[in-house]
Amino acid sequence: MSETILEIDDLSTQFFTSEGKVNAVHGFDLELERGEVFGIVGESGSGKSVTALSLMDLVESPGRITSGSVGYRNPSFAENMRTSYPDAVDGDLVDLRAIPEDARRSLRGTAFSMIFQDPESSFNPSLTVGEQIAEAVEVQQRATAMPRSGRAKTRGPEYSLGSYLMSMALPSKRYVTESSRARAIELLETVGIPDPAQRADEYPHEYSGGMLQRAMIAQALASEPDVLIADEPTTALDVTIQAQILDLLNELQAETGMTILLITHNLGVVARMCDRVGVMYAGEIVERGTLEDVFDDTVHPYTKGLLGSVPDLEGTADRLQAISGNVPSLLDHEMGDRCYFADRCPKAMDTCLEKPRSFDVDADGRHSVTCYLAEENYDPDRALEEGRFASEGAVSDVGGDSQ
Ligand SMILES: Nc1ncnc2c1ncn2[C@@H]1O[C@H](COP(=O)(O)OP(=O)(O)OP(=O)(O)O)[C@@H](O)[C@H]1O
Ligand code: NI
Repeated sequence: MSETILEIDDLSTQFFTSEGKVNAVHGFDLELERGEVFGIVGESGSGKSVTALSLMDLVESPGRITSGSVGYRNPSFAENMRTSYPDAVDGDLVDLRAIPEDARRSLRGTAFSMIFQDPESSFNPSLTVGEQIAEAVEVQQRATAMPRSGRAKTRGPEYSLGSYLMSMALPSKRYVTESSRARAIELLETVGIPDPAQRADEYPHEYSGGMLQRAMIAQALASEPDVLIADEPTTALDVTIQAQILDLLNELQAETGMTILLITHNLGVVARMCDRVGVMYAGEIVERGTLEDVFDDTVHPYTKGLLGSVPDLEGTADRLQAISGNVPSLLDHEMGDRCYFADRCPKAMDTCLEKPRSFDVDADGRHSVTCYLAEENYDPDRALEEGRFASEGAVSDVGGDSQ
């Protein structure tokens, strides 16, 4: 019935800094099913955004994906890749890490779209909103007109030097075609922008935050993505607008059947939007499952900590309660082999000095958790002594040259 659209296996992304290697994302596994909304939740610094950037191949120096595969299921793309890159293709699944960069990037804005917390970052201030959405429409149209090839020619004749110079001279007349403009207006209407024809001709700074967020969703939808990655798409907005935008995303998802990977630190948002959720800590997913599995049948003490004492998950209030202690240093040489949460965990035991693998909680492997408590009960007699990790307590901004 359901099929996986993304199969991410053992993905790691590191930043090579002067202090050392930073393991921002680390042995990350995830299978996304077509049409589901999967939430990733975790504290600040847990690697959520770097995961999203890694999937979009947008990690910048000093960062780099250092291992793993990102399988994308798409029969026509697989067909196109099969001849030139047979090793990258397995049935309908293409390992995006095993094909050349230009082929991989041709999927951006066509098969994959991303929306960010901060819509200003995805709009050019000197072009109207309508032009920019129309341009996204054009990218999609070119991609479908010309099969996604290994050597994607992303620039059609409209983007000759001449038309580029024209666009510089006449920045408000950059619509490539009348039909892409019409589609842009239609998309603005879809995301609930009043007077869309008029608003299309306005510049980003003429939009309110909520309206620009909607416009960014319109821009992402212009590419008719298979997979939409939304990184904190509503965090900057007030609660009422947040709810409207999330409902809008839900409606659009139901209409288009797209798959959404939704990144948030807000458990209310997860409860409202997602089918499944992965809880991220120190660059890894430590617990995953359906909302019921993770929220009602919680195993990992970190998930419990995130859930705090608030049993009611309705509403959009930020429910991440502070968990005492600090997020661990992600510097490779400071990480060690233990469970990375052990120093903050109220149930840490002697076994936790050895890193747990991922355990299945239920028979069908739907609910899994990287914690020994999946297999054994907490035994206070085996608790780690208080202050066990005191010497390594300092996080990188405090820790100087003391070990
Ligand atoms: N440019 C960079 N250079 C070095 N380290 C980086 C860089 N960008 C990210 N990191 C590291 O990656 C870790 C994960 O960052 P990321 O932005 O993915 O966290 P996040 O879960 O999205 O947090 P937030 O909720 O605050 O957005 C950070 O803690 C940091 O150590
Ligand atoms: Ni982030």
